[in-house]
Amino acid sequence: MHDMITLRDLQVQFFAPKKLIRAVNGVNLTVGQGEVVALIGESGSGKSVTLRSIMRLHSERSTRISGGLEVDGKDVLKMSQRELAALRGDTVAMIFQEPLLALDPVYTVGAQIIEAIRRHKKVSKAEAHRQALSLFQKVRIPSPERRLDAYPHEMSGGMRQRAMIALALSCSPKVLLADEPTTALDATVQIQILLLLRDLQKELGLSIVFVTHDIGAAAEVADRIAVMYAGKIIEQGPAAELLTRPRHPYTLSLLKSRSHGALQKGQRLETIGGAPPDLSNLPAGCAFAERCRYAAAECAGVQPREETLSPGHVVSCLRVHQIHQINPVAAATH
Ligand SMILES: Nc1ncnc2c1ncn2[C@@H]1O[C@H](COP(=O)(O)OP(=O)(O)OP(=O)(O)O)[C@@H](O)[C@H]1O
Repeated sequence: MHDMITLRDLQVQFFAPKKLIRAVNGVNLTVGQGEVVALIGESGSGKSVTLRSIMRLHSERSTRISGGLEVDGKDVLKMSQRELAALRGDTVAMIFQEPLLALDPVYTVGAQIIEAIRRHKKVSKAEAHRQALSLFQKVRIPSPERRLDAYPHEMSGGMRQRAMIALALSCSPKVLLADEPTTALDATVQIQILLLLRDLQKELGLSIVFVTHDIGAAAEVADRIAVMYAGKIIEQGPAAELLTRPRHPYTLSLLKSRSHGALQKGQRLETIGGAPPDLSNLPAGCAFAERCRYAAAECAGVQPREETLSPGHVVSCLRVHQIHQINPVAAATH
């Protein structure tokens, strides 16, 4: 299995009037072939900005990106506009929370998928239609032939999300990026879409990175979970390990509302007292220190480094070993 995505000390900064917004501050993440990784964390922690960086979707004029960013072994930061178009068209596809933003209201969904297929592959209209039908079957849209002729507004939220996934798959991508793909849907539809993503990953060998606020969603489909805070991944690890043996105080707080072992589907992150730091004026030390009940004097002045605790389980916390002693795992889930 080789890595499909490699982010090394990724930094993304936005130029705003009289300030620099440090939205992503040294993210290290690899996503293997066929792997599903969930990015979780509070609003504003840099999840979407990280995801969009992978396709270099930020405006070149108002954004500075640095560090290492490779997709399928190619350096995305060095790509020409032409290479970027190929990356976005052939290798990586993205789906959003709101399919209506991706689907054109004046064309039927079938026409849009057929057009996308023909843009990527030199096939006849009849062949593109056949492939569009097959994609609709793949994303389990009932009566697919009839639904190809529907306009986006004629579909339910769940069906529209499936149609957008079909559109994303029309270029046979290797990587699927999903920005809160189920947040706007009701609970039962959310689970169906997540299971669909999991099945598509298995069937097509896709690598998937998805952003969510929902720990239940992460637990449902992710192989690995990365927790973001103030533009950094403060803890990442295999999903089962991170959910049962979280080690960073922020992850502990996020999981605190979880009941004994069993994770509630659709459960949202608990609110943590205080507010995240101002991204244009980040503290010298740990960005979570102000809100952390375990913080010591050193935390305010020293940036924690990433430490690998077990294979794939990486944490950035100066006090991780002390916390482990005073707060055994069980305390995290009660
Ligand atoms: N184009 C931009 N210009 C300036 N600031 C931006 C821009 N895009 C994002 N930001 C800021 O970067 C920070 C991180 O935003 P991001 O959307 O990644 O957060 P998030 O973790 O995905 O949150 P949410 O869960 O609410 O989507 C926020 O403070 C946001 O306001």
